Amino acid sequence: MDSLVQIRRELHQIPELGFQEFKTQKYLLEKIAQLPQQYLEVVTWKTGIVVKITGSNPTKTIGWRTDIDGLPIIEETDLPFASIHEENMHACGHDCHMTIALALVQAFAINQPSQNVIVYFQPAEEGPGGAEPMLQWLKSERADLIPDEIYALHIAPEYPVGTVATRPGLLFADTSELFIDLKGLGGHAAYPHKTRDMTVAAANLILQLQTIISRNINPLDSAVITIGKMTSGTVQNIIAENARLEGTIRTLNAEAMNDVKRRIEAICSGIEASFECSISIDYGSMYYEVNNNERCANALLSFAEEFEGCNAYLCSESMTGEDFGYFLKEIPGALFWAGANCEYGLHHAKLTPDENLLSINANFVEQFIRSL
Ligand SMILES: CC(=O)N[C@@H](CCC[C@H](N)C(=O)O)C(=O)O
Repeated sequence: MDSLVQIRRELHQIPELGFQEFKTQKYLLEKIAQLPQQYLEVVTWKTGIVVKITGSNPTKTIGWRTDIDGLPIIEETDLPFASIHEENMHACGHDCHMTIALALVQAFAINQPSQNVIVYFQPAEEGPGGAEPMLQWLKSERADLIPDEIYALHIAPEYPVGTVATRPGLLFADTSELFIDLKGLGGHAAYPHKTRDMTVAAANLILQLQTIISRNINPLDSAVITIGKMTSGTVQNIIAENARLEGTIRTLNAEAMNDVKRRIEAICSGIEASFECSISIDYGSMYYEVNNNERCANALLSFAEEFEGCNAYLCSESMTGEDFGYFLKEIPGALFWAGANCEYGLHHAKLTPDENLLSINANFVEQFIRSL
């Protein structure tokens, strides 16, 4: 196969949104087809791929999962290998994740592992969520492809390359998407009294939603409500009949999630009354928290402590979401943050992970899996 840097750059150029990863799947299948096939079984599911590598003397099956989708972000890196899909970008590092997963398939295809290894190329992590339906499919059609333990990584721009940061127990938040549609009465910009202006209603709603975090959630607990997108109206001199807010809710437990949703609904009812409009709420897709198995997370940390070029770091939990949580709900395992040493954070149009992370993490994960 080509060098990891080249693979990452080629994948970086073709980011696709969840369940539309057709070119990505084709690219990955072509790379896998170039490898020795003796120990491999390759299965596709929607735009995802599952590769089983049969071990030489297996007592268990180890899973490794990568996500494969990109984000609807217009890239601003000016890199020569920037996205050729103008509307999309690998701004969450899934190009790096896939490259490392391919490197693992290559390493195990050439040098057979003793345990069985299954590598999952999972679609739609950013949305609407591929892990849960992929697991449902595995359970109903291919239970033999469910591992005994499973691991994954996510790049972390804020840590130096070589950092392996994780923790036993809760690592990432419960998430719920949030879509709110407001309907009022449009009309002439000069006659506001004859209309129900949804731009003003939506602006008020956004401000009130933030009071849920500051006034309703216990200050010793954590929650986030982010409205990432707001649309309203049609043109500058027409009062907006419709507005739409698109966002996400993050909490560290299901009870707080229910509390936040209850308050969102109450505040929306208040906005309906005060702005004489109607509001509908859609919670979109929800992700179960990422809860690391204690033994598996500690095994990763201990292995990293001894591994040349890696630094183990016991990190705190964060409000990020990850549908890998659905795998961990059913199968013992752990996810770690892999340092990517980058000025810009995840979901930023200028994200440029340090490519040295590719070989270090591919090597670390390969040796870690061989040690199990
Ligand atoms: C690692 C990461 O950035 N994951 C996403 C997951 C998004 C889930 C869903 N679409 C939502 O927005 O709630 C994240 O934004 O944390």
